[in-house]
Order: sequence, then structure tokens, then C-alpha cells
Amino acid sequence: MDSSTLYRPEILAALLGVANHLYFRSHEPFGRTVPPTLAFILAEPIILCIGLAFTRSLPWTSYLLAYGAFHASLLSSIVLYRLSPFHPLARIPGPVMHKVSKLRAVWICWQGRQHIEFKAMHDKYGPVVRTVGSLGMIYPLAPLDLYTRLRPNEISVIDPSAIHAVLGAGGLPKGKWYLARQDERAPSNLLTLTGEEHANRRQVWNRALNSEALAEYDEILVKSATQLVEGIQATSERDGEVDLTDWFNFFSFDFMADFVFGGGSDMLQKGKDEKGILELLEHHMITGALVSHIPWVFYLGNRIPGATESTLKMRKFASEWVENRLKNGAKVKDLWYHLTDEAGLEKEGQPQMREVVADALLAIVAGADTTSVGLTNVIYMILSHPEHYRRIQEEVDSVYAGTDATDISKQSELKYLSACLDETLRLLPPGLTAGVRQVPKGGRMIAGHFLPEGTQVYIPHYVIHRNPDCFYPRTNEFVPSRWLSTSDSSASDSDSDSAFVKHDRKAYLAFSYGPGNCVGKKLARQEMLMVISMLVQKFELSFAKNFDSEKWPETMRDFLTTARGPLKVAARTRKC
Ligand code: HEM
Repeated sequence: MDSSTLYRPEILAALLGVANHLYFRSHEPFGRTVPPTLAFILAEPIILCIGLAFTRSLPWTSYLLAYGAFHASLLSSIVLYRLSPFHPLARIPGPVMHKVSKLRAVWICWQGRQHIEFKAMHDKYGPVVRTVGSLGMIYPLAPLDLYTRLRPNEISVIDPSAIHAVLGAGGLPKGKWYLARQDERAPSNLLTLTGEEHANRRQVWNRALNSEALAEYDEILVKSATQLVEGIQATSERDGEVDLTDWFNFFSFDFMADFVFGGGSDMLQKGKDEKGILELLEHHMITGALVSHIPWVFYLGNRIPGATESTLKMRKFASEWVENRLKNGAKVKDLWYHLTDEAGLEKEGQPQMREVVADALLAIVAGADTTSVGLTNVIYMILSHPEHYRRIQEEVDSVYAGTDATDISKQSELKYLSACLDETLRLLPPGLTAGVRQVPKGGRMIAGHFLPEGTQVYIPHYVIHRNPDCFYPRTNEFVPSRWLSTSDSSASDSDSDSAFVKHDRKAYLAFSYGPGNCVGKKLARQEMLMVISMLVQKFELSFAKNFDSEKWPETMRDFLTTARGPLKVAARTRKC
């Protein structure tokens, strides 16, 4: 090649493309730096040509050629590298499309089908799968997420040996996936904090949700559960059927508002969501799921009028709740009481109000939707398996003979119902895929593979729960008795856990595992056990006429928690 060929704009632009790839491999922009970096990258070949135009005259076709050459070389360089044996995760199998680009992952996420996609990938490639190309996806014009550093990649693991190494104490910290969901204008909440800061804040939450504190909430839980039963009865008598998805949403939201702010929501009383809060929450959930794949959109979105409308509305509701709470106080020691340290137990002084508001909102988002999904899933499962419904009803009738099923101290006797709850959350966990952890400096060995710093690691709940290495036999079937030990009176010899060759309780991740596990697990279980007990005690439930129960699981969409279609049932009041 003579020197005049080398200095041709398209050749220089092609070399510049490769140089960009090499540079951004180790300098991935994140968050607010992405949009300007992207604009710069898109303009680079033009800037190059303008620079060259100072030294010689360039026809307009040179600009076009240079532009094409720059992007073609950048694209090819990245694709070849991602598929090459030099990539640090080259030994981990996975679909070519995922190795190359984030685009399919975003599309699947948009459709809410992540759990199905992950299951299919693990069925095909085994317990460790290289899932997606990279985190940033800062190049929206091409069918590939270019210009991102290639070192960090995402993998998904369903090998039970990885659970402690990823989620346990000293495991992998939460990483960019969580930061991407963090509004830069708001302080971190418990979910997005890491390390010591997380451990300190978690102590306050633990105090708010320990057994002594939970006893305070009995009264408000009974109030909401009773309103729910009354609402279901009235609607079913009026319409012949009732949508439990709606009613469980009303219940869990009203209860969380009581639990967090001492009140502020009356959906159960009104029988509807007048202010459209549930729609806002769903919107928040969907955008959160997408943004965690393409974090820079969040920063861009924050600057586009209208794009942040739902976040602003949510903030407005939150400030109304906070104002009311400050003005009226609360009848019980609610979460606000604990988070603001009204008891003065914190040695380091009063917590910041902004942090309290961030945590209070987290409680609503983390606690309302999840519990509501758990409830719909349990009802769906037991109505689909009437023999289990019957056994639960017998158990509840016996434990609560002659009284309402509201006494929480008796819930420990609900062994069969508990088993049905665990089995439901195994097959249909409310967080179907859940969050991603990130390999820290120095890299880590996980499930027999060395993962370099920055690798994002999923342990997808829906898939690991269906791994025969964790639960076997009848892995994909609804078999509540796998959760019963032979000593439980409700277990028969054939279906107690001794008959189950594999039953790895550590792999049951519906409430996660380790220091970042669900702080509200006990409360959520109490809520669900009470509601289901009250419903089977009061009603004969069945799927509504014309309701296609077989298709209902297909309405589930995985957006961190689960969006799902209406669950229509008929609730006939039992004659006692
Ligand atoms: C069926 C109901 C529930 C399920 C299935 C569930 C599930 C989970 C899961 C899987 C996590 C870990 C998330 C992650 O690592 O990304 C989590 C965390 C959390 N959950 Fe729940 N949850 C439920 C109910 C609740 C309730 C009622 C509360 C109310 C206080 C709550 C509050 C939280 C909080 C604050 C965290 C963050 C914990 C931390 O980072 O230390 N959850 N939950």
C-alpha cells in the first residue's frame, strides 16, 4: 500500500473505527456521560474529514465513504472480537445473537419474556450461559450495541454451587444494573446501597420487620384482609365473578400504605384505583426493567419533558403521603416510625429525610406488587389443582375452627398451606428473573469459570427453581408435599420430602439469599397466609366461566416483578 492510499479518508476512518473499539473496551461510558460520548462518536468521521479538508480538497463522496468505513470497521471489529476465542468469556456457551448484541435482550425484556428466554437458553446450553453482549448499548442507530467496553459481559448461572458465591456473605456486590435504576436526583435506597452502607441501613429495616415490630401490624393487616374479603364477596355477588388481580393489587397497596405511612390509600374501600397509582407503578416497573439494560436512556429521559411524567407523579403522591404522615402521625409504630428513628435508637443522629422518603417508596414498590403477584399465583395454582385446594380448606377449617382465620399466632399450624405457598413461589416466583450481581476487582471463580472484573451475573429464579439438580423428581410439577418433612402430620409417606431425591432449599430464591435477601419476607408470608386462609374459609372459589385458565400463565410478563392479566374467579359464599 503506498502512502497516498493510506491517507485516503476512508482508510483513516476505518483505522479510527478500530481505535475507537480498542479505546471503549477499557473506557466504557456510563450514565450521564453516554449521550455526549455517543454524539461525539457519531460525529468522529465527519470531524476527521473536516480536519483533512484543511490539507487538501475533499469531494462530498469522501465524507460518505469515510462515514461508512468508520462504522463498518467499528462494527466488524466488535462483532469479531465478541465471537473470537480472545474474548474473556469465550469458553462459556450461549446464543450467537446474545454474544454479539444487547438488542435481542432489550426486545425480550420489552416483551416481558426474559424468564422464558433464559429457560430456553439454559435448556440448550447448560447451567452456565453467556447471555448478552454488554451493558451499555450506547449505539442506537445500528443493530448492534457498539462502542461499549467488551470486558464486562453478562452470564446466567443455575448451578446451585454458585448461589453462595454470588448472593451469600462475601459474594458479588450489586452493580451497574442497580445503579441504572437509581434516579440521580434521589438518594440511594436500601436496594441500591452496597457494602457497609447497606449493612447499616439494613439494621434499621431489620428492626422495623422483626417479630416484635410485626406484632404491631396485625391490626392493620386484619383490617385490610377483612376489607378485601368483603370487597370480593360484594363484587362476586353483583357481577358473578371477580378479578383477583385487581383486588389483590388494591389489598397489597392499601396495606403497604398503612404499613409504611400509617394510611393514605383507600382502593379497597372504593373498589377501584381512582388515582391511577397502580398504573403508575406498572409503568415504573417496565421502564425500570428496560433502563437496567440501557442505562443511558434514563439520563436522556430525565431531560425530555414528558418522559419523566410518571416518576414526577409518583413523587407527588409520595410527598402527599409524607405530609399527611407528618401532620397526622400514626396509630401504630409503622415503617416511617422506624426509618425516621422516632424511638431515637440510632447513635449516629437522625436519618436524613430524603433517605427516609427513598426507603419508604422502596417499601411500597418492593412490598405491594410482589405480595399481590404471590397471592394471584397461589390462587391460580390451587384452583388449577383442586385436590390441594381441598386439603388447604380442611386444614384452615381445622386450625381456625369456629373463629375467623385472622389469628397470626396459629399460622405455624398451616403446614399444608405453607407448602402450597412455597411450591407456588418455586414454580412462579413474583421476581421471575431478578437482579444482577457484578464481579468485583480481581475477578472471581463462579461455577468453575473464571469471570473477569465487571462481569454481570444473573441467577434467574424461575429457571434455577426448575433445575432438576435442585428440585427432583417432578421438577416442573406442582407438588407441595416436597416441602413437608415426614414428621409433618399433613405429609403422607409417599409425598414427604424423603421421596424427593433433590430438594435444595438454598436454591429456593423467591425471597433471594444472603445479606441482600428480602427483608419483608416474614411480613409477606403473614399477609399471604392470612389472605388465602380467609378466602378458602369464607368462599368456594373456582375459575370464572369463560376464563381461559390454561392461557393465564402466558399473560405473565417479567419486569423485575411480574405483570399479569386478570385472574377471574367466582367466589361462592360457603354455608357454615
Ligand atoms: C411475596 C412477596 C415478596 C417477594 C417474593 C419478595 C422478593 C424479594 C427479592 C427476591 C428481593 C431481592 C431483590 C434483589 O436482590 O434484587 C427482595 C428484596 C427486598 N424486599 Fe422483598 N419480596 C416480597 C415482599 C416484600 C415486602 C412485603 C416488603 C416490605 C417491606 C419487601 C421489602 C424488600 C426490600 C426493602 C428489599 C431490599 C432488601 C435489601 O436490599 O437489603 N419485600 N424481595
